[in-house]
Amino acid sequence: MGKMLSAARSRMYRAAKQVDLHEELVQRLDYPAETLAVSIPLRRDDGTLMQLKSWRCRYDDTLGPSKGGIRFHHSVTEDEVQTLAFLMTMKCSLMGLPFGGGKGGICVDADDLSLHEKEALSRGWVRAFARILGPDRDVPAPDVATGAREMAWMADEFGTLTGEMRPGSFTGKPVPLGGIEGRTPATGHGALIALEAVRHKLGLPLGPLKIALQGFGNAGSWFAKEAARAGHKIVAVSDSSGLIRHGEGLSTDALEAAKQNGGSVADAEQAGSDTLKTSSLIIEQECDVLALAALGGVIDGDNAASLKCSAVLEIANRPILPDADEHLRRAGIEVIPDILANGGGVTVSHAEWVQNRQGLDWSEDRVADYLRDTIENASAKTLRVMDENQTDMRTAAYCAALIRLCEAISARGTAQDYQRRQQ
Ligand SMILES: NC(=O)C1=CN([C@@H]2O[C@H](COP(=O)(O)OP(=O)(O)OC[C@H]3O[C@@H](n4cnc5c(N)ncnc54)[C@H](O)[C@@H]3O)[C@@H](O)[C@H]2O)C=CC1
Ligand SMILES: O=C(O)CCC(=O)C(=O)O
Repeated sequence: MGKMLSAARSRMYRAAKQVDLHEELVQRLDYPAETLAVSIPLRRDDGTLMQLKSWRCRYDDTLGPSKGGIRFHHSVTEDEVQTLAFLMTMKCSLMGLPFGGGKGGICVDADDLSLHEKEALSRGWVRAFARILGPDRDVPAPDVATGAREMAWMADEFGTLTGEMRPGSFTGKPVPLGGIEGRTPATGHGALIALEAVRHKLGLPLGPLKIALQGFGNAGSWFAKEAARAGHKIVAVSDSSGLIRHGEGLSTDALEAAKQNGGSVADAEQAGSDTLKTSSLIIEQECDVLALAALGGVIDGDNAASLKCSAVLEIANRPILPDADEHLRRAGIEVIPDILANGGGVTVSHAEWVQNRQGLDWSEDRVADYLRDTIENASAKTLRVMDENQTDMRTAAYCAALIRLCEAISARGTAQDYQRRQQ
């Protein structure tokens, strides 16, 4: 087993002990149910051929078809895909959705691909993995460097291959192709709902919060817009190329304009702001809330001591590694964990999947209500377990997710239980 998955599982076992779950039930979640690895050929625009490593992991499907995004990034490994699929299993359970956990990825530098190459790769990925996909089996969605455009190509390719147009095979599609209003902003919006729902537990000041944000892609930019609209101040933002700060709050319009011009957030034009070249310094900015919305593994045991915030909001998946947990606990920095903070994306994906199966469109208001209710319920459940067990928020979120999963695992029964019952 890879190191990342092993580290992620340590948090699951910590939680299982806390609520005294039977070890045999939790053991069912030790390894992924299925991981397919495929080498995908890509003919580039200049005529050269590339072979790209890619994976899809269906970690667990006890609660329903496996669900989770696909990322295109040069750092993707099998261990990471399995770890992210494990997190999806916990997240879907905590959110109360009828889904198991899955994840996919291609090890590729997405910035280096032309539009035509991206389309060829998206379609190639579907041809390689079609045998394990489908609305009742495994349902992909967007993740890092993929979005509605990639989902459109993928859903189209899957329909052509299977001879059936089943829009519920992928979520995060464009609205004219069966997508749902509100999926693109859902992760960022859900993160703000989670923050508001638990903020009284974090020792934060009343009123507007000072927020430093890492990552200004899909999840980060929508979070920033929603947070600014709610009156909070985005005092620093970084992306992979730079960092920009303003004590009174950055203009999200200026940040967006800089990104749309193909630049970095650090190119945003706002009087009174200053910039830093080293984007990793974002974690050292003084703020109430440090929101992490880029990649995994940003905070570890070595740099945890440099944080100058009261709380961390994990919009990205696994931005804090387990070896940082104890440092943050001792420093009194509470973490709103990824499986709660970024659950808005998969929640609205669920609404899209239901809409596709019903053949009836959901209104924007209905989607917004469903998102708010789901995140608030998951937050309330987490806070309840936190109080009952006097534990931290991440462990409480894992406990709540595991209780639901283990009830289902137990209800389904295992071969051994069956044999015992026969005797
Ligand atoms: N898109 C979605 O619906 C969901 C995304 N997430 C998670 O949120 C995170 C971000 O995903 P997306 O916004 O979709 O990806 P994206 O590709 O739209 O944006 C990623 C952002 O991270 C920035 N970035 C990359 N390396 C960086 C670095 N070293 N320092 C600062 N910024 C850096 C990029 O410049 C970009 O702004 C990922 O961890 C993803 O798994 C979680 C749930 C759902
Ligand atoms: O929308 C989805 O199905 C999954 C989103 C995702 O990959 C995530 O929550 O990490």
